[in-house]
Amino acid sequence: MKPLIVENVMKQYADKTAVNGISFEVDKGEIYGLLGANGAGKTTTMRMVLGLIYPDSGTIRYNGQPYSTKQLGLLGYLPEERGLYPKIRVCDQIIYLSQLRGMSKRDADQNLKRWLERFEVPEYYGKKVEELSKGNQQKIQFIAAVNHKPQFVVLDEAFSGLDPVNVEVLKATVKELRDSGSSILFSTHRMEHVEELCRNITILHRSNTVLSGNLKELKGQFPRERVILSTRTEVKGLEDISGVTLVKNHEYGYEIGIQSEAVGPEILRHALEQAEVTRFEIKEPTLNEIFIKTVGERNE
Ligand SMILES: Nc1ncnc2c1ncn2[C@@H]1O[C@H](COP(=O)(O)OP(=O)(O)OP(=O)(O)O)[C@@H](O)[C@H]1O
Repeated sequence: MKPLIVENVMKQYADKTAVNGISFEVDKGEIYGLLGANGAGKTTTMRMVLGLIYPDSGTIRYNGQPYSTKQLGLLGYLPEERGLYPKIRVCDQIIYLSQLRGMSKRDADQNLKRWLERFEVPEYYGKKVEELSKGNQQKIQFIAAVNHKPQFVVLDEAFSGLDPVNVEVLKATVKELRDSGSSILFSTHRMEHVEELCRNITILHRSNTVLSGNLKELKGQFPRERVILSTRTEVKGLEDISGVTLVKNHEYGYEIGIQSEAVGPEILRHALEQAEVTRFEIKEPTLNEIFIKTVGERNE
């Protein structure tokens, strides 16, 4: 049995259904992607998983048990709207928050020092949050979510507002959490992060699940409609090949839209007649393309 099981949960606000019967399961040592356009129901789902609000119907089980305050120490949350106290010192608030989740003061202090070392900012220990830059406040917010060693971690837009170097630093720590056995529910609008981190995903649209499952398998269900072609010299007339929908020139060569996979070999033949081919690939769709296709079609 998977440690986190969400089964057919529903949540209504007045006459608005925010989440309409969604289900998914997160394994130990897994980062699960929860995706959807604005207002799709992600935050509501995450708040239910955290026990901050209760589902109107459906169940959520943590190691087979329903939510109770006993689960509090098992849960960690990085909210989208960050919420640290600006005037309070980093050490005071992180230790306090960890204690609220059942950790001893000594352990909380030790863990905090370890995390600050991990992020190479031990000097932040005694600083007020308002003295730190926005990106560095976010590292502290991340520590607040994980310092008490939760088994279930909910990360809402964990990397927003970070520079590329810090995105990599935080991404590496999320992978470490996963490898240490945590079950992580991960929400973002950045599809490339999902591609890198998540094995399974659910895409929500207007409160409902529209796509769910193993990311690799889902990709296999969508047609491959893009060719990457690199050649030593220019290739003319690609756009005239029947079934070619688009030709874009890039630094590395050509990106070619195709109606179906069967057009691929014709493009290769055409290119070989004119030039030496150094790369030819019929690409599987990106998650970004799948997302736009799935959600876009529903909008229509
Ligand atoms: N407290 C509330 N009262 C009334 N309606 C709410 C409340 N919270 C959320 N909703 C509505 O429920 C729906 C789902 O909202 P939710 O915040 O879960 O979406 P989301 O997927 O997290 O969106 P975003 O990507 O913009 O953060 C929206 O239509 C929203 O307006």
